[in-house]
Amino acid sequence: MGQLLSGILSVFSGRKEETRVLMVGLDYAGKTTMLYRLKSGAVVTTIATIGIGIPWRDRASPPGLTALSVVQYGPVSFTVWDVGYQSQTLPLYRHYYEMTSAIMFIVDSTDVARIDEARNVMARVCGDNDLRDVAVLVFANKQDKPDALSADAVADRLEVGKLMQPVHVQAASAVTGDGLEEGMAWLAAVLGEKERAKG
Ligand SMILES: Nc1nc2c(ncn2[C@@H]2O[C@H](COP(=O)(O)OP(=O)(O)OP(=O)(O)O)[C@@H](O)[C@H]2O)c(=O)[nH]1
Ligand SMILES: [Mg+2]
Repeated sequence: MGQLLSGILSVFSGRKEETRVLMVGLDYAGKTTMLYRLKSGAVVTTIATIGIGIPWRDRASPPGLTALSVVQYGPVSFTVWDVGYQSQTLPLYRHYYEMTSAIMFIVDSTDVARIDEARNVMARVCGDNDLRDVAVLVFANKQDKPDALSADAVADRLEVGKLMQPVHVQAASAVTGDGLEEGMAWLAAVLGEKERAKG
């Protein structure tokens, strides 16, 4: 527990603003695999892995929080929340929306049978007024598999054009690491742009 707390303090101290990223996607999409790959792959460097079920401010963590981890990409430090997906806990996601700067939506590009369900979850999350100013990075994951839909096809099926947020659909594989750097670069650029616009 002491270690856990010092981990939290080392991450939050000396930082004016935290870049919070909420990782969303259906079960089996590859969220946790992606988080580990982002943390340990050559593309990005981990500062700290904090743990499970951390309270955010004075709130208790809603059920389904699986992992929280800090990922450094260039000058940008992302605190990525990997929340488990269960349709009945979808309304609880809003507990994470406060101060969230980006949504990372992970899609299993081979799971054509559930892509409409994925679209509905994304539309519901991104339709929340608290998230109207976030950036949305979609990883069309599992591109290493031969039956994967292309990123363009995933973008089509998810109807990303209907979202009000800036969105980028990135072909990726959490297993090979392909596409991760490109996706994070897009996110860092968009968030950097927003910072500059704020002054
Ligand atoms: N081939 C391939 N398999 C992947 C990829 N990403 C994830 N997987 C596999 O897909 C399965 C599910 O991955 P998880 O990372 O556990 O999925 P999740 O989104 O965290 O699922 P929940 O925690 O249930 O919400 C695992 O067997 C992974 O190894 C990928 O890019 N390519
Ligand atoms: Mg998981």
